[in-house]
Amino acid sequence: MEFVKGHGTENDFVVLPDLDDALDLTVARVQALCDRQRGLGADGVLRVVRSEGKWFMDYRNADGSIAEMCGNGLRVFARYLVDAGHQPQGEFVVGTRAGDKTVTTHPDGSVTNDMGPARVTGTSIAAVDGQGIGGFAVDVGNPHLACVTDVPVDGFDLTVPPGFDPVMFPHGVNVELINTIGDNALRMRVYERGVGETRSCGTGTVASVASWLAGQGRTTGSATVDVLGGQVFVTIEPTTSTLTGPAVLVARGELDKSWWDALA
Ligand SMILES: N[C@@H](CCC[C@H](N)C(=O)O)C(=O)O
Repeated sequence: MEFVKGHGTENDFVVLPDLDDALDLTVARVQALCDRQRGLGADGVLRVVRSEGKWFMDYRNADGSIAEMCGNGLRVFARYLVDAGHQPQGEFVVGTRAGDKTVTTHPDGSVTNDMGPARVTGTSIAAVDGQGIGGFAVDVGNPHLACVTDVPVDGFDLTVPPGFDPVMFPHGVNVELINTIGDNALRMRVYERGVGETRSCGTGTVASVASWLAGQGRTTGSATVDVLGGQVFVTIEPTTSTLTGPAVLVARGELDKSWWDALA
């Protein structure tokens, strides 16, 4: 069984081409693939399915849970389709659990995703390192609590999961901590639902810019977002948002059949 390994700003994924939708991708298999000691190591799995002539990104978190959307994963997914010769360079549509997304691959390897609306749905508090930090709840297809703070984000301990309001986020939440570092320039760290701290989260960067704008009473604007693994560019409009950043394929190979079968 073929696999490809890739990353978007160091948020890394195992890509599993499964065009005929035949793989039994169990929780145990996802956990083993993503394990950095006993597997390939990744923050998540992107299963590539073609159903009725349409592409579908089946995204799984490293703990085996299913999430609605993954912004960095979508860029890697698009780059894989072009690299494999399944799509010409340029604009095409990928289905996700959060709806159809238009992606545009660029010759320099970067990809722009139309992410759809980033909906600010309320305010809440994240408990991080013994501190309560206020932020906005933002729905980017998946749930985020994006907290702009004056406390330098590099100082937080994110080895421990942040606390959050389970009534407001009954299905869990991705928590972003954000500093303003310049004109239209943010720095973000993230604790991802189903993964832990990652070096980037695409939907998280969109939520961060939406939250930063909401704090200024704005619904439109653009910003660069520096993450541990690089930089992306986000634009927020009232009815949609875009995310542009790198997508890198680093390896391809074959999974060992006996290893895979033993995990069923
Ligand atoms: N890394 C992703 C987000 C993946 C899903 C998230 N952990 C969740 O459970 O919602 C991204 O780049 O957006």
